[in-house]
Amino acid sequence: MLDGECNPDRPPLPRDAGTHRATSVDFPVCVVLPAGGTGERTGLQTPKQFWSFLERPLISYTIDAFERVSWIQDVVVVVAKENLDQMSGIVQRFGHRKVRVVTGGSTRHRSIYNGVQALAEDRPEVVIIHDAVRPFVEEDFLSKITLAAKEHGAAGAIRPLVSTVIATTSEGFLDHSLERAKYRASETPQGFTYEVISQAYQRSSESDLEFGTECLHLALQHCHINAKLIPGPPTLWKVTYRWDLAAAGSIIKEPMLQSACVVSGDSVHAATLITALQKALHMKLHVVTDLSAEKHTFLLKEWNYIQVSVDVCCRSDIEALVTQLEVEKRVLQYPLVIIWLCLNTSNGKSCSTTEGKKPAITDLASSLEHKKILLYGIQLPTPQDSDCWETSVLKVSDLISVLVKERSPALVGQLLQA
Ligand SMILES: Nc1ccn([C@@H]2O[C@H](COP(=O)(O)OP(=O)(O)OP(=O)(O)O)[C@@H](O)[C@H]2O)c(=O)n1
Ligand SMILES: O=C(CO)[C@H](O)[C@H](O)COP(=O)(O)O
Repeated sequence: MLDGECNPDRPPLPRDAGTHRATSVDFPVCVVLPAGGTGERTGLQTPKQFWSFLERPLISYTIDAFERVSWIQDVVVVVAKENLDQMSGIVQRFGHRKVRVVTGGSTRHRSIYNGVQALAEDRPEVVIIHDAVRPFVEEDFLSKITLAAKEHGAAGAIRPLVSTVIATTSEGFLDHSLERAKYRASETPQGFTYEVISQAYQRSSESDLEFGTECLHLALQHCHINAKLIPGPPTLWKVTYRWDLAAAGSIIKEPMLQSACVVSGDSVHAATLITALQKALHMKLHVVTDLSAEKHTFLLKEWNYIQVSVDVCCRSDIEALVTQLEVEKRVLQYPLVIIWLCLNTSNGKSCSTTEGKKPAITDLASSLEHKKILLYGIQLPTPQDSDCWETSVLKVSDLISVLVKERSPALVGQLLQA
């Protein structure tokens, strides 16, 4: 009998607090992501786990949250049979490298059980079970759940109740209300030693698998394991209704609006403009002369890029930036924004030299759209050539904020005037 394995004739010995308590995750950990549901409560045809934000399905964001954690080995994604091909396509398109896809069941428990069984041949020490529709999970909390599961056999995330729980009579009247302070909402991630969760499911009845919703209860009922409960952050909430999708989309987009990488070149005019924009914009600007230097590669994780050009026709500037983004495999995954700031001196040749009837940016933008790069242009005079420089800077700042936030396809390839 393996350590921690359940023996219904003899409940596991109380865990000796003196045993070695791991302080870091130095043992094998795998994840089971139940994603086999239909999302009926959203009222949408598309199951919510496949609902896209910036052309990327919700489940891909969740998987990404686990793939970023170095001590997690495998992520078993459990999807309905009819979604197997779609899920395999998502794994390939977004380069998910830790993922295995298995077929789900008619209920959440049956899906999770299938995922747990998929790990039987190469058993991890701990299995994390996490709803695929909870994309905002952080490594620190995963570590707490995992370490607690290893120490106690089971662990689960909890949140305070936001409504009082009441019991009703069969006629639909209030029978009694529960003392809210004594209860918590059970969330995920949850963690279990492999032995506990596999035994709990092996001992579950058909009724458990058909009607239950709580893995922690199965561990208690079938393995006499009282899960350690750990308060989690509000972002652990489960996307359930349509308005949850709107909230998730807003949280996903939020980091994209906060910063930009500015490629300035070595122009004095550009430096003057950038200094003014750093005061006007409510965004963090990472300014570099060019992105070729090794130390700047972290900036290629940015969602927004501002290329500043002065006078000369600078298509090559944009093409050089796109090449670097392609090397980093940033393109083809989600829309990145490049804003081409064209500063024109009175005696200079305009950056927006038209090629035929359309500004140069229009053709370039069309060639980038299939790469999921949204190219926008803003043209403005240099400080010396403008008696309304401050007004121009404020206009540029407003345009940048809107273009970054809205990522509107309608303005792609347009050369806006500031
Ligand atoms: N047969 C099922 C049912 C649900 N789930 C997954 O369990 C998680 C939590 O379940 P829930 O929020 O209830 O999802 P759905 O069942 O899809 O939602 P609904 O009840 O609104 O249909 C989701 O990631 C869902 O995909 C699953 O893997 N297999
Ligand atoms: O909170 C949970 C912890 O186990 C589950 O996510 C929840 O019970 C799933 O229920 P439903 O499928 O009805 O949304």
